[in-house]
Amino acid sequence: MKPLLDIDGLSKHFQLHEQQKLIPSCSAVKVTVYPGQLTALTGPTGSGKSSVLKCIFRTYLPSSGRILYCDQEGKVTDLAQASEYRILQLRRRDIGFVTQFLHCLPRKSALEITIEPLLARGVSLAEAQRRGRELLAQLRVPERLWAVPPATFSGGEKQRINLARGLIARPRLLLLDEPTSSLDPGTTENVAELIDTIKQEGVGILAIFHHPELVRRLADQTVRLQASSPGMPEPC
Ligand SMILES: Nc1ncnc2c1ncn2[C@@H]1O[C@H](COP(=O)(O)OP(=O)(O)OP(=O)(O)O)[C@@H](O)[C@H]1O
Repeated sequence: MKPLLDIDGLSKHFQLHEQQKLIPSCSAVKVTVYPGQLTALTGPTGSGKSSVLKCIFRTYLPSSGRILYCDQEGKVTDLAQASEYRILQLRRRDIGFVTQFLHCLPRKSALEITIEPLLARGVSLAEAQRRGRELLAQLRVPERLWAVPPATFSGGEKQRINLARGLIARPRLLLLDEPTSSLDPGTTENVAELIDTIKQEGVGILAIFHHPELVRRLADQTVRLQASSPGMPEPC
């Protein structure tokens, strides 16, 4: 099977010009993600796990290495080198990123925030709302909150809106950065079931999990990063 994502030699460092310091983040990372499979990124705090996801989504510009993404037509793009236009196109159509935190816009309800990615892909408002309600119910977001802007929601409620927004449009490649860190065990179980479902639908996932048991349960492959040293694939 051809990988959806093939990362080799990825490194990122930050140059703090004022203090004339170089902060290493991740170094010589090698990762593959296949359709319908989940690769888990593990490693100690500060080893650069989040930075790897941000380099793929191009929130960070990699310092070196290649990040090859294969789209539906078989066209390969190096995300480390691609134009801003191509990155925006892939973010809209192909690549989803669920971070720990929801950046919510004022006056937009939880349901409106959830369905935005579907509307951007041309799905009708009625159909998007139907799918949005179904997903929010699946993620145990109480119905009384659906019409309310999430600014005042609890951490766990915000995290579920963030997940709903990230999962609703079924990207081909999904990046998950500790998506269950604020959730109770029951809701974490719901999220695990949802992740299993989207794997079966063929979505390729690269994930950082707060709970090691989620790695054991969901990962097809684990890549452990060492602080500023190469990341190597490990058997599960
Ligand atoms: N924008 C930034 N500017 C400067 N340094 C940064 C930036 N982002 C990350 N770093 C540094 O890069 C290193 C790796 O950070 P990163 O958040 O990727 O690690 P992590 O493995 O995800 O950590 P954790 O498990 O604690 O979330 C850290 O030393 C961090 O301080």
